[in-house]
This record gives sequence, C-alpha cells and structure tokens, in this order.
Amino acid sequence: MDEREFQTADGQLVTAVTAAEMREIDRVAVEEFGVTLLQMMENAGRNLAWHVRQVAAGPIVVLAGSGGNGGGGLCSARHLANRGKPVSVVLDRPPAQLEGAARTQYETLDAMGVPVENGVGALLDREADIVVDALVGYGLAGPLRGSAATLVDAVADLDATVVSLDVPSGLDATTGERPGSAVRPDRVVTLALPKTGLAAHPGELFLADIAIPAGVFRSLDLTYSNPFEEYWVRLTRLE
Ligand SMILES: NC(=O)C1=CN([C@@H]2O[C@H](COP(=O)(O)OP(=O)(O)OC[C@H]3O[C@@H](n4cnc5c(N)ncnc54)[C@H](O)[C@@H]3O)[C@@H](O)[C@H]2O)[C@@H](O)CC1
Ligand SMILES: [K+]
Repeated sequence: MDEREFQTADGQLVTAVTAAEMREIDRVAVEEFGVTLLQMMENAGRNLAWHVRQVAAGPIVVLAGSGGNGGGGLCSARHLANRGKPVSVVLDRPPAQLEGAARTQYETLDAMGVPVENGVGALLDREADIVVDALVGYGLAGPLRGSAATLVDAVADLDATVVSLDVPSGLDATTGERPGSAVRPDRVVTLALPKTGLAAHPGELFLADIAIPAGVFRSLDLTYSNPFEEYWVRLTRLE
C-alpha cells in the first residue's frame, strides 16, 4: 500500500498514518513540542463545528465518548452553542464517569446550560437533523461494546446527516475493518493526517488542522508538507 494514500484538490499528496503512528505524533507534540492536548482539542472542536454548520440546519445531537474523540465532540458543542445553534449532547456513560479533557469539556457545557444526557433513550427522545459522531476515534479496542454500540446502532435508523470526528466510531483507524457495529457517516473530519483505515470511506473526507508543528511529523520520519491554506482541506483517495 502506498503510504501517501490521499491527495488534496490541487494534487498535493498527504501521508496516511496508522493509529499507532498517530498516537506517537500526539505524544511527541505534547512531550517534545509542548503543545497541550486541550490546545489540539480546541482546534479539533472548532474545525468540527464549522463542518457541522455546512451540512444542514436544524437540531444537532453530539454523541460523545470519554476519550480524546469525545472531548473533541464536546468542544464542538461549545462552538455550536456559542453560535446559537440548537445543540445537545448524548454521552455513552454518565457524566460522573468522565475524566481528563472530556471532563473539562463537559463541565464547561454544563456551566453553559447545554443539555447533556446519556444513553440511547436520550438520543431517541431528541429530534436530530445532524448527528456528530464523537464516541470513539483511533482508540477503538475490539468490537464496539455497551452503550457506544447501542448508540451507533440507533444512529443507523435515524434520518440524519452524520459527521464523524477523525474516524467513524467502530471503524479500525488502521485497517478500515469494522469488527462490530460502526457508524457510516456522510462526512468525516479527520485530524492532522488521514488515517490509513479511511481509504475505503465512501463519503466526504476533510482533513482538519489541529496545529501540530511540521517538526513533529518530520521527527518521526513522516513525509510532510503543510496542506492547509485554511484550517481544513478536502481529501480524496489517491487513484
Ligand atoms: N492530539 C490528540 O491527542 C487529539 C486527539 N483527539 C481525538 O482523540 C482520539 C484519540 O483519543 P483516545 O486515545 O482517548 O481514544 P478514543 O477517544 O479514540 O477512544 C477511547 C474511548 O473509546 C472507548 N472505547 C474504545 N474501544 C471501545 C469499544 N470497543 N467499545 C466501546 N467503547 C470503546 C473508550 O472507553 C474511551 O471512551 C482521536 O481519534 C482524536 O479524534 C482530538 O480530540 C484532539 C486532539
Ligand atoms: K468518531
């Protein structure tokens, strides 16, 4: 497989990475370049919110897990609420079980009065023109389980436009396999570099800038030149 799996509209090649490589990029960004997770997440959430606003008007439901992916989704809910968009959140677990960055994002939403509930009943109770899928990203371990799986199965029965953050929840970011239930989104907003598992994604794919310095990629021997004129760029599979 050609590691430069994707290209921008003007033909620039963009290297795709595995989950392990992306985890290492994140680690080096934080530990060696001093970029914090919350800084990257703010860029992820702001970019994601912009894309959500492009796909439709109407009620938005953000599905969020407890990891970095969920944190990015929760951050996008803040940006959407700040613009007066009708947004609510459904978590895959009770808020008391959130930790770290996802907890930080949740507490801000709670202070803002953005509705946050958990479980599939909360999703089915809501009108959703747009579903933001931020349950699981490259941290997927095995087939989707529990409440995340139930939520993903319920999304398949909704007549809503679905935007996934980074990778569709349930999809293996490296191989593209679906070991169990998985979201089938209309649009994916992937972060920093596309993931190898997105090669077969049939919908729209956008790459969002989370402001990782080029030196991070180069220190890991990845071919990289900044593809961003704005804060995101459309990608297509390299034929
Ligand atoms: N630079 C970074 O590190 C950033 C990462 N971000 C996002 O964070 C993600 C990586 O974060 P994490 O490493 O925390 O991992 P994830 O958030 O991708 O996955 C961890 C979460 O998924 C759940 N999970 C994993 N496997 C599951 C399964 N089989 N069934 C049900 N639930 C399952 C875990 O319980 C946990 O809630 C990326 O995909 C990216 O979208 C962004 O939010 C911003 C910046
Ligand atoms: K996701």
